[in-house]
Parts: sequence; C-alpha cells; structure tokens
Amino acid sequence: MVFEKRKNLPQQGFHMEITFYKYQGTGNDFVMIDDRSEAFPERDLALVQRLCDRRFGIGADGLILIRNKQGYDFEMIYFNADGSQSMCGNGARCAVAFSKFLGIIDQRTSFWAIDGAHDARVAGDWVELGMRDVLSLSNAGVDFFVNTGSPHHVRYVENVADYPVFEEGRKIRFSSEYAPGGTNVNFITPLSEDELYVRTYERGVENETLSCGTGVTACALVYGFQNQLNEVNIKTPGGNLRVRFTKAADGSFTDILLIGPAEQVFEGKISVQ
Ligand SMILES: N[C@@H](CCC[C@H](N)C(=O)O)C(=O)O
Repeated sequence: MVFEKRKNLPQQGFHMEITFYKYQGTGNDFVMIDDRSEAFPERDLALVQRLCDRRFGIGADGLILIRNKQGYDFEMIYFNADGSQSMCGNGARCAVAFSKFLGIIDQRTSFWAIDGAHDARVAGDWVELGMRDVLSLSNAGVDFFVNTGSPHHVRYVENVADYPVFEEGRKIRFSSEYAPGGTNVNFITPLSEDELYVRTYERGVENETLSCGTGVTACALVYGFQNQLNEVNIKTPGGNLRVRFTKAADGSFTDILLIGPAEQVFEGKISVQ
C-alpha cells in the first residue's frame, strides 16, 4: 500500500512502523493499537485520519489506542475516523477482546475511557460491556435524545430498512439544535415487542455505520422506557446486539449492559512517513 506523502509531517524525517490489529463489532470496525509504550503521536490527527482512510490507509470507522492507566487494567483512547474523540461502545467491546488477546486481562476487567470507568466480561466471542449510568432521556421535538457516553438523537420511522439514513441523518447531525458538537442519529423500527431494527448515521465518520454501540444502547433505553422493558434485542445491518438495564424510579437508567460479538479480523504492519 503506497501512501501519498503526508503534508503536515510532525517533524522532518518522520517515519513510523505501526503494528496494528483490525477488529470489528457487528460491522463497526476499528484499527486497534497496543500503545502501552505511548509511542503513537495521538495529537497527529492527520495520521489518525490517514490510518482510517479506506483507500489511502488501513480503513476503519475509528482508531483505538490501548494504554496503561493507574488503578485500571487499561485505558482505551478512541478516535472517530475524522480524528474527533468520544466514547465508543462497539469499540470498547473490541478493546476488551483485544486486551484479553494481549494477555492484559482474563475474563473480567475494569478499564478507563473518555466517559469514565467501565466494567466488562468476556464470554467466548461476545463481550458484556457495562455502560455508564444515564440520568434521563430527553424529548427532541417528536423524537428523543440521550447521551450514552456519546450523544444520540433517536427517531422512530415506518420502515428503517428503506429509510434515507445518510440524507436525513446528516440534516439532524448538522442542525443548529446540536451545534457546535453535533450528534449521532439513530432511526428505529420495532420488529416485535422486545426487538428493534436500528440504523445509525455516525458523527465523526460522517456516514452510516453498520452499527453503533452507544447508539443501540440509546435506542434500547428509549424503547424500553416506553414499553416497560429492561432488555431489548437490537438488529443492525452489521449484526445483532442486546441491551439490558435497570430503570430507576427517578427516570435514570443503571446497570446498563451492551452485549455483543467482538472479533479480530487481521493483524498488520504499516509504515508511515
Ligand atoms: N461507533 C461508536 C460511536 C463512536 C462515537 C460517535 N461516532 C461519536 O462521535 O459520538 C459506538 O459504537 O458507540
């Protein structure tokens, strides 16, 4: 793979060989790097963008650095493909699987992410990820908004399979209501009393992704709240996930678990200059 000469080199003579692992969680895919040596120049967002580029780089929805963190098994630093940072539910499940692969953890872990501490459990190819508590859902016109570690707008639509997710998602993502940071946008259609079909336009990828973990969590909380459920099965274009939670009397949500597969797809080396 030949790179164009990177224009904004951090310093002359910059050259780096990176060993990476490609992971995917229900089609949400990530470049995963064991960066416990802290060698990766995380402020070089052009490098992050290049590595996530599906033509000039490895290609991914996001990039994740695994680093040491006092008091925790590891820290996960997540970048969207455009270099912006947020919490990533599918990425966190993949980070847990990767940390088991590296021998950092066994079956259970407590790790740090941008939104705070998370517990998780590895169950075969699946990972059960503890999400941060959610204090409340909000109305957004006739739709809903909830922050599950990253911001999510949730809209019910008649048939999400045929819905123009990219066009309608961009309108909401860039609308003045969400300026300046924007939001992720999820469109949902119930398939049965405890199952949803969810498609997501993702901020920072600026496209529909095959699934979004914090997004399906947001959708499950909205649907669960309206239908007195504490477990919702989610179908996405990238695969199936499950969300469990406890709804407290004050309207908050605790004990939230995002459950789904996390798979290592390939290992590689890439030379960047
Ligand atoms: N795909 C992720 C969400 C990543 C962050 C999101 N794009 C944002 O910028 O808020 C997930 O699985 O949660």
